[in-house]
Amino acid sequence: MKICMIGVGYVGLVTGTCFADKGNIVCCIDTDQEKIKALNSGIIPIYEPGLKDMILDNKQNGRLEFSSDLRNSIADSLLCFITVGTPPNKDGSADLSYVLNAAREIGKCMDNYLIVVTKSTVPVGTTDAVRDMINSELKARGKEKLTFDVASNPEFLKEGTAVADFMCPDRIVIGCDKGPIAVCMRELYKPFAHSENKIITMDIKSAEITKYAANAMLATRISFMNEMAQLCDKLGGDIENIRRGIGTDMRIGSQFLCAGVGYGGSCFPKDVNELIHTGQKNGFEMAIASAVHKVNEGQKKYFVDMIKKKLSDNLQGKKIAVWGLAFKAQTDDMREAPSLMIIEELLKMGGQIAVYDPEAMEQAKQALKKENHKIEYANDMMRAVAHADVLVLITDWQEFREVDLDQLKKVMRQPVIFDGRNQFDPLEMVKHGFRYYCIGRNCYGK
Ligand SMILES: NC(=O)c1ccc[n+]([C@@H]2O[C@H](COP(=O)([O-])OP(=O)(O)OC[C@H]3O[C@@H](n4cnc5c(N)ncnc54)[C@H](O)[C@@H]3O)[C@@H](O)[C@H]2O)c1
Ligand SMILES: O=c1ccn([C@@H]2O[C@H](COP(=O)(O)OP(=O)(O)O[C@H]3O[C@H](CO)[C@@H](O)[C@H](O)[C@H]3O)[C@@H](O)[C@H]2O)c(=O)[nH]1
Repeated sequence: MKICMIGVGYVGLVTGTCFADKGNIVCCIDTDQEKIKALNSGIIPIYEPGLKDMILDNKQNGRLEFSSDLRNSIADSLLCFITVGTPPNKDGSADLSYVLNAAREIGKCMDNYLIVVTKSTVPVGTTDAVRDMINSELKARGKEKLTFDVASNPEFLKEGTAVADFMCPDRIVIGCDKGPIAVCMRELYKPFAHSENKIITMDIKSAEITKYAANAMLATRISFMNEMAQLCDKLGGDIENIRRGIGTDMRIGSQFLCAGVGYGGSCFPKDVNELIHTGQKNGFEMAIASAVHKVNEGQKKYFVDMIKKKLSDNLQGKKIAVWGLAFKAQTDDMREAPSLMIIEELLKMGGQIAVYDPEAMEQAKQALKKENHKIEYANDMMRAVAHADVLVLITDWQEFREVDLDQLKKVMRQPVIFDGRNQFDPLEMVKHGFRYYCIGRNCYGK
């Protein structure tokens, strides 16, 4: 099939490339000319394992191209996916201006039948608004007879494993209101589905809500475990034991039960907040989503307070090493990364901060722009921690887990670690002579 993707971010780039890899002809459009120029010269704007080779390969085979020319791209496309951002407004609602602008652009330049698919995460009713926007643009051009259809196809990929998630998804959700559209979408997704019942078709509104329900459910599990972790620290349990103890119950399942510094990223925080906002707008309290958000904000503060308490609130003259800046491992994405708030608080306490992340250094420099004169960006993890009085681990990169503990102790001025991701065994750390603090397993003594 011939496909146009509007918006070449994490989702558009991965989706477009994977569609191309299965034999479709894909044109990816973005308003960011620099991005398109970079992609056309083989420079990939994001770090996502496995993506670069796939892009280069499909580009070379003529199945994938990057352009800013929407008119040309949709002229002979059957499907047009909207994959632009839906960032949060100040009141927590999703900013739909990019989605609606994309719809406006489609209406302005389409001249043939098209199936327009919203893949961006959008509040219920947005796909209908996309339809209305295209209709009104067609009307303005006197082309109201031109036919098109809309569908909703929310995306569930995770950053860091985006290609694998897309190539082998748990399920594919398709919201549409016409049989032939469902048939066409099923055909497109057949090579990814591996079994027929992985494709779930439903009405458009349900598909839109399914996306928010999935993210809110996953965020709920994390906040629940973070709350349990705080209880463990108070009463003397070990959250890792609790995790194993409940995760083996098939009804609960073992994933997304890791306590830590709270969830971040471009999705969970914004989507939980959008749900809360949708409730408010409709006179309905989303009590669970509100609690999930509140616990998550509290969790970042809990970690900072732990550091403050253990170090008597004073970091003057101390060197603090920070390992991990991205919101999770295997990505360079700094959007809503817990490290941002934690670093700001550490700076307020007067510490000299040296940071290191395997992939997110450049993005972090942008995100921490105002504080950069106070931050040392180290070239590797051992340089960050050299002569440090404290190490704060925020992102769970594998290379941090694999550090030689004896060497780590040798290079630090004082062997004090605050582990926001429970990456080490507390008993092992004590054996190696560290003062080791973590989340929900501070029962082992220091
Ligand atoms: N990032 C993820 O892991 C993920 C996963 C699932 C769903 N989502 C959802 O997918 C959507 C996109 O997320 P993302 O992280 O890929 O966004 P992103 O910010 O990385 O990329 C969006 C891109 O769209 C471009 N754009 C904006 N308006 C445009 C227009 N009118 N025409 C052409 N290009 C335009 C921007 O320049 C940008 O390159 C969001 O709704 C998000 O919630 C994201
Ligand atoms: O047990 C866990 C699992 C995750 N996290 C944190 O939760 C956040 C989100 O992680 P993850 O879900 O792995 O990354 P995302 O790339 O944000 O993916 C989520 O958001 C996407 C955008 O909507 C969805 O498509 C995915 O299905 C959904 O998992 C990160 O800060 C993680 O560190 C935890 O604290 N504990």
